[in-house]
Amino acid sequence: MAELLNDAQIDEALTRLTEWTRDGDALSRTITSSTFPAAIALVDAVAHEAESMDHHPDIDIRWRSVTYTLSTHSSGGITSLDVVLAGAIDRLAQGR
Ligand SMILES: C[C@H](O)[C@H](O)[C@H]1CNC2=NC(N)=NC(=O)C2=N1
Repeated sequence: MAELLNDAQIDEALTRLTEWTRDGDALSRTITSSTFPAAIALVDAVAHEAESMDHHPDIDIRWRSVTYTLSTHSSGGITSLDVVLAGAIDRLAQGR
């Protein structure tokens, strides 16, 4: 099981993940795309990345704004898996 990060480690990660906020046991970011299909295309790209990591975000889709919420359920909080997935989502969002 992945190890939980402590508060200092999470704060340090957030200095690099500037679009993300901590909400208790999770990291979250809302990404607004130009159109609904573009938002769904990003969700699809994130789905493939998540599947390859075997680490899956909670996803809330509201028209063209999508909130990604990352937490390691099996560990009960934020782990390095969430930090890595957040960085991957940032990279996927950048190219579109
Ligand atoms: C069996 C499988 O590895 C687990 O169910 C994985 C799948 N994806 C997961 N995703 C997230 N975010 N947290 C988990 O604990 C988790 N567990």
